[in-house]
Amino acid sequence: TTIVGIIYKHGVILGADTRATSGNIVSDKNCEKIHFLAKNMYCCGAGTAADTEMTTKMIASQLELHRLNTNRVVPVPCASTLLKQYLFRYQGHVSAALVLGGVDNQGPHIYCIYPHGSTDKLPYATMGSGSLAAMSVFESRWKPDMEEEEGKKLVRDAIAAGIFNDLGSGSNVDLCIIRKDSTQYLRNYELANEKGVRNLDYTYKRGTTGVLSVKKIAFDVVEESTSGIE
Ligand SMILES: C#CCCCC(=O)N[C@@H](Cc1ccccc1)C(=O)N[C@@H](CC(C)C)B(O)O
Repeated sequence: TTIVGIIYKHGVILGADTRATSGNIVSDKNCEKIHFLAKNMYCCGAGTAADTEMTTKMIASQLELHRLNTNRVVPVPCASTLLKQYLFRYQGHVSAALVLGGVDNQGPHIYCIYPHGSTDKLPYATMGSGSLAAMSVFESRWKPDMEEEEGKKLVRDAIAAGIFNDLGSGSNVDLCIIRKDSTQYLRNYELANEKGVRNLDYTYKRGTTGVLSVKKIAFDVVEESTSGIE
């Protein structure tokens, strides 16, 4: 997996590839790794698919209950706290490596949350097996206060670095743009590895392989008695 998040001029942009693996097998060529937590925050997940899916769904539920009880926009640090305390409680056995991103009354936030429960609050972050490829893009090109188009291109290029250089990542690019007043989840923003179309006929024409001659091989057919066989 390659998952990323950046802070830009108007909010945050999250990105993810869409490959799920089981050893050397690609078990899902177009899975979703950017999970809804609330209107103002989403969470990318790497690691065990079941753990990232279930953990984010559970915290999304707790955040909705919190929103209903407080009648307030839930702060992004709240989600970070709920996620890290849950993961810490299970001492790393819940293998969810997360990039949490959102916008609240304090502004934009990006958090890295590790399976053991530690967190880093950062202007840009990458996680998963393709995180090094993606981070090479961010370390060389991220700037403060980027415009939306250049932010989307940077996130797309960071995910593409993972897709094309990490075997654990592949297929397509998903994006999610979160601003103060709007959220855009762009599922399959780019189809980066569409299957080729076969245009030719791959069957061999008769006579392709030269046959020198056909020899008749006579068999001495011996009648085998089956009565003796137990
Ligand atoms: C069997 C099995 C694994 C089911 C799918 C599954 O969780 N794959 C994992 C890799 C993994 C993990 C733990 C045990 C085995 C295989 C995977 O593809 N993780 C990606 C993110 C998730 C959300 C799709 B990424 O981090 O590479």
